[in-house]
Amino acid sequence: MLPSQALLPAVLFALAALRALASDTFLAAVYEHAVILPHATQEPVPASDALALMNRNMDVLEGAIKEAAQQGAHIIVTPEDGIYGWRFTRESIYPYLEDVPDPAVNWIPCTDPSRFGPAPVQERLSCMARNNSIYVVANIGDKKLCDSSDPSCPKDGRYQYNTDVVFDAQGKLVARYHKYNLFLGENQFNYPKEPEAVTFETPFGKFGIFTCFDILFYEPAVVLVSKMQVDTVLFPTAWMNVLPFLTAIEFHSAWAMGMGVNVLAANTHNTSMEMTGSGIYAPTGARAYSYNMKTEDGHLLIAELDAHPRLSPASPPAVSWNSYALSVERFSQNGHEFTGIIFEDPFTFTELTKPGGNVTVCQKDLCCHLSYKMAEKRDDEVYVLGAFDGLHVFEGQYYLQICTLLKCPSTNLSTCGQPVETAQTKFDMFSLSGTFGTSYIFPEVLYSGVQLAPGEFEVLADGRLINRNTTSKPVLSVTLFGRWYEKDPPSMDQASA
Ligand SMILES: CC(C)(CO)[C@@H](O)C(=O)NCCC(=O)NCCS
Repeated sequence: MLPSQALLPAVLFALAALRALASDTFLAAVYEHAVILPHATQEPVPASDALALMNRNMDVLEGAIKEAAQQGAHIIVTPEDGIYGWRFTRESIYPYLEDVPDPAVNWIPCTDPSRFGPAPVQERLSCMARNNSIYVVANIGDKKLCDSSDPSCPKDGRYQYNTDVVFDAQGKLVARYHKYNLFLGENQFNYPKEPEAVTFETPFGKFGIFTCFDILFYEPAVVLVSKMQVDTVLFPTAWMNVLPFLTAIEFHSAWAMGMGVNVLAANTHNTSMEMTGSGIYAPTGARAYSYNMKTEDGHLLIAELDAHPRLSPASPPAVSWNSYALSVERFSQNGHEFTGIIFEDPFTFTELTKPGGNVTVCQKDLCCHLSYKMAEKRDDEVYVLGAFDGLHVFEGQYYLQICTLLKCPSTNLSTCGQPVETAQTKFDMFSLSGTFGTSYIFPEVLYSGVQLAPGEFEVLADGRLINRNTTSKPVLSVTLFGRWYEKDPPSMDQASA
């Protein structure tokens, strides 16, 4: 008998076990919360005022947690800054902070509230998790006292961290994560000395966690997926939408697809700051999402996800992102290239003058190929193919390689790249690819009205982003958003921060 035949029963058993694993699902919830903000003040308020404000926010979160639990959700994510808001100084946020211990101490704040000094916020979050038997993910402020024996101790004698916490269904603190990539203006917080890759295991998969601006960088976001092999990412955020590539629903769903993991993204809701867009994203597309610039209320989303999306039969194959684009000759270049600015970056554009065809546009080492067919070529709408290969330097520095098909706001080509929210042209076909130097590519398809296109597009193993059928709605943009982490400037020097 051949050894392979002898192994057959074991192989079949392993496959059956994998299939059993892969069919495991769980119910996830995210809550987009319209944060009740404190009055803007430079002076610290009394601790009792700070707690009262946080309790008003937690009253609202508690309603969402109860509702999610009632509907059977196993875990709920709430937004960054969801309990106290933003626009603080270092001093004025102090009364909102609590000492958050290392989860290794095995602490259930609900049953042992004063073990580490006063912690009313952690106590209440823990009790909400415990009383409703649901994992609760929240974003709070952690304070760590220090003194001159620590040479990097801040002058005011404490570190302050933007912190995610997770309580399990018994109310135990199981994860604590300090935001590593602080956004501009978060001067109330310190950078942690090292990036933390925080994970925890559950009966429904391995989880990782990071916050908001972290999603654009290698540490710890990519490490959690590539090295720690998490199944699902928990993502509290206070995301300010920027069209055409960085609206919350668009980029966060693209990250889930590009990285091949689930992402539970809970955004704050504040339309005057362009903050809206939360979702439950699987690698194959959004399972639920919301984007609402019309009203000021919060919104609960619940959807089912695969516990182990990497093993699921529907999970995307390993993609070689540049293999198609490197294998073809340049399509026609019509010689009418022009430069347009997207979010401060100079793109090379070429207009799609015909109802369909094949077009190439290049910038530096990046050539983008597009095959397309519009359902109808309208006189009153202009689409372009664009390429950008360079360091983005506005509101943070990060190296991008981007290929994009997008609608211009008007027929005047000088407007191309500026934000536009509506379109009328559907596409019978598109196929977009690029000669990327990085394998971190996030595929985005955005429809008119800032809507996602779950199930309507896919990425082939050779790196082409294609539609499945005629798009069900008019197209705003189709984008391969590439991040070339190795070309980023040296990471923010923590000592100087
Ligand atoms: C989309 C982006 C990156 C463009 O510069 C920007 O608009 C954005 O939402 N940044 C992340 C926001 C963040 O970390 N918020 C927490 C403190 S308010």
